[in-house]
Amino acid sequence: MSLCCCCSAAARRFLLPRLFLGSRRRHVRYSILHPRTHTTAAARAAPAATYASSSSFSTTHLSPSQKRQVSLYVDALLDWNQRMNLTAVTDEDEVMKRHVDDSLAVLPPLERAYRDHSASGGSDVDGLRLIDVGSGAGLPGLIFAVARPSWNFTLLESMRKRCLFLEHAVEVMGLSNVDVVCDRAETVGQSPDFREAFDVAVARAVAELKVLAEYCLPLVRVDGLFIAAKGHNPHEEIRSAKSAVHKLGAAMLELCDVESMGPHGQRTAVVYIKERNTPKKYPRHPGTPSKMPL
Ligand SMILES: C[S@@+](CC[C@H](N)C(=O)[O-])C[C@H]1O[C@@H](n2cnc3c(N)ncnc32)[C@H](O)[C@@H]1O
Repeated sequence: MSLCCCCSAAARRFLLPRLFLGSRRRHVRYSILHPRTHTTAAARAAPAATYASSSSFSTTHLSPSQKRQVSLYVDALLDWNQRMNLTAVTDEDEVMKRHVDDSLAVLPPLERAYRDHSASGGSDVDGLRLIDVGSGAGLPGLIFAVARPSWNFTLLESMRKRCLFLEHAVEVMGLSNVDVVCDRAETVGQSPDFREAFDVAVARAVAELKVLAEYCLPLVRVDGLFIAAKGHNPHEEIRSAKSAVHKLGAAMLELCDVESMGPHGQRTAVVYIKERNTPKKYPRHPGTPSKMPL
């Protein structure tokens, strides 16, 4: 992935020296792809050095009551998974590693990007409205909801059976900051109640980026973020999604390595910022984004 000339200069001056600092930071690498997208006052004021300031996040950072909520989630997931297909992972430790910690690892880049580019005043993340598109068994949204009780979460899932599980999990975990919406992204994206109503849309393991962009970006407010959890090498997907993302009113902000290893290696988070309202014709009818990607 190449950097433009101003990014290269900034990276040389600010970013690269910091990659060799203390051990907590050593594993976090960022590529600055699109400095032009620094549209908010906070973003314009943010020095390039902020890109090296995230840290790791996993279940070990949760409070005892949050750990208890996660444990209730894992119990419910493994129980319901015997009757319906929620996950291929059936071992408790593997669920913790491959689902729970893998979800939590996306929080530091999300919060840092949000503070730097989307939050009013540059730091306020309380009350953040996040939608998890194609939530499945609640990943990552339900796990985020445990870790960030002051945020408001919408879990969007089109399969009725999975929505029943989500509603059950929300109840047994005692979460009061989560709504479950059983519908398709293409439908809610055209509804006034949901359109451009969220600060952040996230998606994990749902579709390729150009399809996901049409699901997620209509739901995000201007200056909000769309963050896709991806595998170790999303570069081709990113290239192929560029024109779709532009048509939908957004631009790529950055590609972050997250502190979790997927089955094929390093995980990444691809971060987009919404620059303009999405044209009314998007999202198209249910099924069209995946059959005829932009
Ligand atoms: C492979 S699962 C991944 C679930 C979860 N995000 C995870 O990381 O484990 C993809 C989920 O997205 C849902 N989905 C796919 N297309 C959708 C759409 N257009 N609107 C809402 N949900 C969708 C599917 O029903 C499925 O539950």
